[in-house]
Amino acid sequence: MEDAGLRTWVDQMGNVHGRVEGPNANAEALLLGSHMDTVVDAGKFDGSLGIISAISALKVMHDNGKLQKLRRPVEVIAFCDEEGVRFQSTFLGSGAIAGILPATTLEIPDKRNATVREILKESSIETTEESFLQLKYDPKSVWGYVEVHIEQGPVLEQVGFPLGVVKGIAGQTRLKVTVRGSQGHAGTVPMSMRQDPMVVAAEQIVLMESLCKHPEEYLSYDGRCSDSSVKSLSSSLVCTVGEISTWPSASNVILGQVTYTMDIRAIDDLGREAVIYDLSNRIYQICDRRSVSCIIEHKHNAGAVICDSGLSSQLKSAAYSALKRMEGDIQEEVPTLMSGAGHDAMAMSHLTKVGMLFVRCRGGISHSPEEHVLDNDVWAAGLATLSFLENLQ
Ligand SMILES: NC(=O)N[C@H](N)C(=O)O
Ligand SMILES: [Mn+2]
Ligand SMILES: [Mn+2]
Repeated sequence: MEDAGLRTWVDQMGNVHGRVEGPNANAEALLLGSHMDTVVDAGKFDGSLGIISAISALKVMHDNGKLQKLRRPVEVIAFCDEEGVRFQSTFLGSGAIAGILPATTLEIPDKRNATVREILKESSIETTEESFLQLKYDPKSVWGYVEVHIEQGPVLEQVGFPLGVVKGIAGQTRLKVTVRGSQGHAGTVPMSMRQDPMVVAAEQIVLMESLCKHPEEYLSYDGRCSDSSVKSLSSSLVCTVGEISTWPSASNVILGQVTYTMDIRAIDDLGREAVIYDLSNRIYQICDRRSVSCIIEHKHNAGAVICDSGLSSQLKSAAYSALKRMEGDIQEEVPTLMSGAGHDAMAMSHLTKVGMLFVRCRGGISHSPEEHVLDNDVWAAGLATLSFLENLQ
């Protein structure tokens, strides 16, 4: 960032900022960025590509003298925690900037009961509730937020296009389900007398899969969801159990407790809420029938986001000019697509208008070491960011 001529600082949540005021320091700023954190066993493009694209475009402008001609201040933010894997939270960095997180966020514990505040302190960042709340940007000081990110899906590769403009981002809910049964000896308790939470969790997870594959067969609509919601739900609804933990985890002991996560997403918020309502009821019914106890905690909820049409059309033109600079004239229309993955833009949409540019990734694979982006597509992402900045209103 400093190499690109930006003023840099690290804030009280560990977000890394680089900013250039330009000649109109009082104008509303354009924010660019993405997240520095990754999931476990991740690829190297998820998040980081957006940060590098922004910095490299500004470095080009620094080197060719255009940086000081920008119409408005431009700030790159590398967000500290978007995935939310460690604290089952998500958007900790962008949420603090957008002002959508309570100060109690600092007390959220990780699996080892170390809180956000303690982890920040380990990185010599002393954060208080007051300094945390002061991270919120004034909406009047921000013009918009743009994020470049790998698609993490197969569409751009299928249509043979390196870049795409994001129409909107699916809403998401993260649940934590805890099932408590009767712990016992694996060798002595007859099957008919068991209250085994592992078997209950297994039945609930299989039910979740079939409900999410065929919601129309399960959801008893009370008129809250129109037919179109059901159709859009079926095409976009995805549910994942990504984590499961057991106690006491010994091979000759009938478990006392099983805890698992549920990640539920859909383009239609009403439909997603209807799924969660219906699925929760069915989970409780299974527990009642099997005489075990069940707790469902809502750990995270983010509504679907529609990207700003003005930013999207500027990103579309920027993608065109990038590809023209690389390949000469192009005939096809720059694709627009929905995002099933969540992004910092969801949090930033509470602060300002947002736009996103997707970059093709091999096989649509992400959240895996197999994640890969062609060099030319990385180049296209940087050129598109540069073109967006050169034509900044
Ligand atoms: N908050 C999130 O949604 N994080 C990731 N980007 C995800 O899609 O899971
Ligand atoms: Mn991710
Ligand atoms: Mn990401």
